[in-house]
Amino acid sequence: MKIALAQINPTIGDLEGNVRNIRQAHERAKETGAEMVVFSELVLSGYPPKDLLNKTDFLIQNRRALDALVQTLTGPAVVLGHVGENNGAVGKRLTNTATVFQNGKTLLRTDKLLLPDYDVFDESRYFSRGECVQLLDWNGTKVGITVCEDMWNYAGFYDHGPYHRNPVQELADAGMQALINISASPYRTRRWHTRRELARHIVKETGVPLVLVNQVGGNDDLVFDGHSFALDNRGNVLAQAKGFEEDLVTVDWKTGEGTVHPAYESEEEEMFHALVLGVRDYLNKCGYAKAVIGLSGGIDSAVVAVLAVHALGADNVQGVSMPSHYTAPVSVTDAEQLAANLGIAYSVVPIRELFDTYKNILAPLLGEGPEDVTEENIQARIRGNILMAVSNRTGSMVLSTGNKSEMAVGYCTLYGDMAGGLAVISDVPKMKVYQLARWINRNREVIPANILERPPTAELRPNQTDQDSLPPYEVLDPILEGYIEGYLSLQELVKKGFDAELVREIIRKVDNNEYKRKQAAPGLRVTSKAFGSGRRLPIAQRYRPGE
Ligand SMILES: Nc1ncnc2c1ncn2[C@@H]1O[C@H](COP(=O)(O)OP(=O)(O)OC[C@H]2O[C@@H]([n+]3cccc(C(=O)O)c3)[C@H](O)[C@@H]2O)[C@@H](O)[C@H]1O
Ligand SMILES: Nc1ncnc2c1ncn2[C@@H]1O[C@H](COP(=O)(O)OP(=O)(O)OP(=O)(O)O)[C@@H](O)[C@H]1O
Ligand SMILES: NC(=O)CC[C@H](N)C(=O)O
Repeated sequence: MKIALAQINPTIGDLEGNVRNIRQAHERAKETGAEMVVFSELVLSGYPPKDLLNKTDFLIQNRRALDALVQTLTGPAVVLGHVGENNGAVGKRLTNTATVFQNGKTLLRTDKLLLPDYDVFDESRYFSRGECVQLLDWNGTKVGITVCEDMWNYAGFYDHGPYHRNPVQELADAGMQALINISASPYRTRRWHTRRELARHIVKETGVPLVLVNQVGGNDDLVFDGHSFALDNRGNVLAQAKGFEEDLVTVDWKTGEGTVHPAYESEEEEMFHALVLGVRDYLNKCGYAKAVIGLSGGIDSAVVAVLAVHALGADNVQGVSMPSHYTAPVSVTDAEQLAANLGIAYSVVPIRELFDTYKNILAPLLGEGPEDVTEENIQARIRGNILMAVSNRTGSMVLSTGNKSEMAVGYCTLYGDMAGGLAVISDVPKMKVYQLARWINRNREVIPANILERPPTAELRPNQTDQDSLPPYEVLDPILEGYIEGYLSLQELVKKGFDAELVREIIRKVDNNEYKRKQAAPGLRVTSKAFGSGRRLPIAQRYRPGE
């Protein structure tokens, strides 16, 4: 049978737009001669709809949209992910459901059994669990229909478990001959590979072919990478949809024919496309077409500018250099060169006078004494203010540029360089920012070489470098990764060879700066543990690691 894998980009809550998109994909699938079209998890509402699910009107619209699709789509059968309602029968009213329908008839409805609640997921806040697995009888072939996490508890291959149930095994025991999984599985580095390896393991163990359709697109902090695929019953890839864009590919399980797009080769390339999609969808889905960025002549703002240009087009990105007394002339010329290389609008707005005025006006309030972090932050806040003025007047969104290493230790100014609508690289550690920059420059020097070579500096006081306050990023980043992504303790980090005093100091900084991150713009998740919805720590707390 010929199946179309419809990898579309829904917008959360845009039921009308999503229905239109589903119709168009169904039409295209029909033209390919597909007998069945598979869409991703909760494609009708977009994933994750969060507390929209608490709104009665949203649920009514959702029900109407589903009914309209079931009644009007003709031709190939449809496997569709949507919010289901269980008429108040058990527990919560709602379910995370896959419905199979064709020409006005519902052929099967199955509810997700395993509801993820870890990291960025919150599903049992809204949904009740499905009770049993279900097989679709498709012209004599028994097809198991599962929703995302339902397949992530197979033979110890889980993300977070083990759970009380193993839906894929239960389907296999019931005589499954093929497996379909509809997913909303967010991106993190190499995630598409893990997903495919898990699926490969399943088909090899069960001996049945598999189709997995994943959502694509950015929704707030999450980027869904797509990379939908089909495997034969030996684990060979028969179809592979593109990463980070909408796609429709077909597979014929009988003949083995299918479309295979290659995946990206390097982690940098993959992360680049994830961030570009995240920026584009965050802005566009929020109704913005344009972005404005403070260009310091440093690496972070340079990489963010490149990402913005790829996401929105050079005409829609504006760079502003805002030199102060401490800004080296080369910072301004590097920023100008970057803007020229990217073909973006560029202005210079010196902040020296403003800074002096601030200091004069504040003198009676702040008193005598040497300049300290107060003056450093005033400069960052003047810049934030200027960028927000541009945003208000031109309708562009300010992109903030802090990387994960800085956000971790609080090396950033509240309402200053943290101002902005989207923190584009706040889940990218500084060393990875360099790797991204080198990848960007692989064929052509887009980011001036000088920006890559200069030691990182905030230029908020004379001759300042990041390393006055922080250990070298080569040392800092692995400690942060161990602490944040690996949840390693002080002792475990010391056992890995890091200096105990240094680790203690870094842990203290990370823990003490939770308040800053809670006030930061949402950031795009690209690692296994980002700051934001998947990492929830109290702010006013006194827990400290034991010795
Ligand atoms: N628990 C809590 N809950 C809520 N608010 C809390 C708080 N604890 C302190 N605060 C507030 O936060 C303030 C301190 O934070 P903040 O004003 O941001 O300032 P702060 O963290 O003291 O200083 C910022 C540091 O970041 C460096 N920086 C700035 C800008 C860019 C870069 C770069 O390289 O990219 C580096 C800068 O050189 C300076 O060393 C306190 O004065 C207080 O008002
Ligand atoms: N002179 C400046 N002109 C314009 N924007 C600036 C300037 N200095 C700082 N910024 C803005 O504030 C952000 C923080 O910059 P800062 O130079 O303090 O540290 P950084 O984290 O090393 O960033 P970068 O690598 O971009 O310099 C910059 O990315 C930029 O958006
Ligand atoms: N939507 C889901 O069930 C996602 C959970 C899944 N383990 C993933 O991240 O791929």
